[in-house]
Amino acid sequence: MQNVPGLVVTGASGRMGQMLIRTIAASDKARLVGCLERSGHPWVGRDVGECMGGAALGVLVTDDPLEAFVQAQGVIDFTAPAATVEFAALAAQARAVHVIGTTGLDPVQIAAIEAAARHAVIVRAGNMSLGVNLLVRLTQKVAQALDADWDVEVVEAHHRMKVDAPSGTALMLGQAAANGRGVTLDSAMVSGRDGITGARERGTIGFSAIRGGDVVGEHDVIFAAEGERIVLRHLATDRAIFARGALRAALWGQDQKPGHYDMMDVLGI
Ligand SMILES: NC(=O)C1=CN([C@@H]2O[C@H](COP(=O)(O)OP(=O)(O)OC[C@H]3O[C@@H](n4cnc5c(N)ncnc54)[C@H](O)[C@@H]3O)[C@@H](O)[C@H]2O)C=CC1
Ligand SMILES: O=C(O)C1=N[C@H](C(=O)O)C[C@H](O)C1
Repeated sequence: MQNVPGLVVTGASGRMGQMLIRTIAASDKARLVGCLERSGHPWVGRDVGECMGGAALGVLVTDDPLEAFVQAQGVIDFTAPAATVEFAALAAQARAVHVIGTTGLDPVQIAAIEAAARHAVIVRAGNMSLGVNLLVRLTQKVAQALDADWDVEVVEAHHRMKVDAPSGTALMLGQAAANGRGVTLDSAMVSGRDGITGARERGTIGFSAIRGGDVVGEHDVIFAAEGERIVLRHLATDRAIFARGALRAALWGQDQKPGHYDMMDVLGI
């Protein structure tokens, strides 16, 4: 196991952090060498396996990112935008592949990540599952084949704890529809309708978000015309799909040149 890449998981106690730790611990293609949490978090200084209610994994949770990253070949990061920007600079300094699943990044934060990617491999995607990335390709093809008589709406549902909207996946799907149409998403996007909105403007791409319960993640891309509708749908029922994709990205990244990549690059689709 010593010759497989060593990986650090940031946000170790989070929904995705714990799923990633289990996925890496069960894999023979990588080993867990570090776990990171916020300063002051009750898990800091304790064995991560025991924190998760299982057997010790021999990895203590730290709140010092650079100390963790320098002993790793990869960092898998599903945390929060400000933390991810900080980790991108530090992972680049440590020459570790940085896999970013964090969503809700603004354009300034994305520019900071792009700057870090001049010195290191970064793989970033709003959704790491194979199914969603295939759906992105399908959405682009369908949008390319249809004209603006077909209204495009992206509808997403997530658990009650999700803090950003539209979801990263919804934005990937909206971007794919805009690419297929040959327009920019910025010019076409309409989100959060409320009140007397007026009739729908031709050519726009609408976004709606539902939040409730424990929904892992559901996305519909609706193409609606006179007398017919096409609905492309992805339903996530297990966060393991995102963790498997992220692990795959961290392994793929080991052989790449510095740059800012996405899951399409990893999957070759
Ligand atoms: N790209 C993808 O495939 C997926 C992306 N996500 C995204 O991943 C992110 C996390 O999602 P969840 O795990 O559900 O959230 P969560 O809230 O359960 O976990 C986030 C974790 O990050 C930790 N954290 C925040 N700031 C930190 C810092 N400075 N240092 C260390 N740890 C820090 C928090 O303490 C928490 O444990 C969200 O942006 C979500 O949208 C979630 C699932 C799939
Ligand atoms: O926060 C989540 O849970 C998820 N976030 C990602 C997103 O914003 O699309 C991916 C997945 O849908 C779960």
